[in-house]
Amino acid sequence: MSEFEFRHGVMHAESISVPDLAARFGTPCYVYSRAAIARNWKAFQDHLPAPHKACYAVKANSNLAVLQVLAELGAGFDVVSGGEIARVLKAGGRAQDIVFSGVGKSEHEIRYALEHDIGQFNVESDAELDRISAIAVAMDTTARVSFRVNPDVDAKTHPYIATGLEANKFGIPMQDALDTFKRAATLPGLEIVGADCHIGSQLTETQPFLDALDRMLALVDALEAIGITLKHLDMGGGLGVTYQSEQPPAVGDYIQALLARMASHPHLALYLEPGRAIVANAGILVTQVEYLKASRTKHFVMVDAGMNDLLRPSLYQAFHDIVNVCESSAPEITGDVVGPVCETGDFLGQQRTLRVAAGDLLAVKSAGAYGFVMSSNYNTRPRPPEVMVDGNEAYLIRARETLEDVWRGETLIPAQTEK
Ligand SMILES: Cc1ncc(COP(=O)(O)O)c(C=O)c1O
Ligand SMILES: N[C@@H](CCCC[NH3+])C(=O)O
Repeated sequence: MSEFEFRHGVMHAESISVPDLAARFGTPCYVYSRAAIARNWKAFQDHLPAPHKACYAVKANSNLAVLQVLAELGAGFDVVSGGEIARVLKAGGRAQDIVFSGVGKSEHEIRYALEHDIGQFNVESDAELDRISAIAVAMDTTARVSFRVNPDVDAKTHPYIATGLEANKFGIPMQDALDTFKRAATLPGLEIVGADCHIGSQLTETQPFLDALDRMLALVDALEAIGITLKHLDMGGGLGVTYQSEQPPAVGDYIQALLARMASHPHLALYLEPGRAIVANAGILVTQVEYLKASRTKHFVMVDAGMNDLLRPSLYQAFHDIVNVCESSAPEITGDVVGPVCETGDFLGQQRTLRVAAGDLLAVKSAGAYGFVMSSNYNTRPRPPEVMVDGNEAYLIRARETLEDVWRGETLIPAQTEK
């Protein structure tokens, strides 16, 4: 089922036609479906009854209204900065339901997290552990900690988004994990509550998750043998979605496979940190065709969205399906869909076959995850608005930036002539 469907030859977002949204909010524009976010979330929630828990990975899409929708559904949150903690709290999420991941937590961020008594820190190094312990003692409080262990498992995904190999910067090497836990048990200001890992993003097979889980369960057993009992095991995020022809496992099958493996450890709760699986297919980027252009060897469809708006195609050669939002009788062409940014790598799609004319509206699909959050002002392009559709209502949940927004904080220096 999709909330972005063609009816009478026109693409709709839930009950509203995409051309109507473009007329109201302009292009380029991100459009999200509340129903799709909720449905994707419930798929996780339904298979993770308490004490198991899903924590939405805020980095995938951190718009306040998106977080609000999830907070209202009782979500937990996985954050990677003090800024993301602040967003979750502002959107109505509960501090106790926050897990704080990330390799470079600053003193300021740790203090802020402790002031709000967040659920737990996912600690990524011995040095970070010492820092958290010292700050907790100074604040006369206790930090609940889990250790992110690097299980050295090949996630079989794009190298830029694989995180669970020894060569990656993330987590504590598996062979050092026992010593780190032992040391943590001797430090003041800490309560050890769990262990975690995250092996990569956009995984389309269950097996790497199971391989990682087996290694983590072996660690849990080794810890129990020395008297350290964990309450939960956080297996991170990473479940992939269909952008083109990928066939990731269904959410229920993936979770059941993990829980079946954990049946031997009934006291252990499973935590997951899905990001992409919640929001990717719940969003599109709407863009208008400015010009058609052809060289002797190639067609170009020049649109008003660029790599500054959606970086994934340029950065990872990621595929996003692109469709004309209205059925068109224009001649079919095969060419690259490119943006206005002065970079050869500024494309949204390559060698796409479309019926398209100047002025048409296109939808770049599956753009709800790692879309707006990775946008920038490169080429002094104001970032696009974000819109949430809910049935037949559409809410502007982030206004299009103005030029004043783009250069806020910049100042001129005294003119040469005034010196
Ligand atoms: C620690 C951690 N948790 C969760 C996620 C979310 O991953 P995904 O969006 O692939 O579910 C990430 C990003 O890869 C991450 O680094
Ligand atoms: N930004 C990446 C995912 C990174 C996940 C962060 N650990 C993407 O668009 O696919």
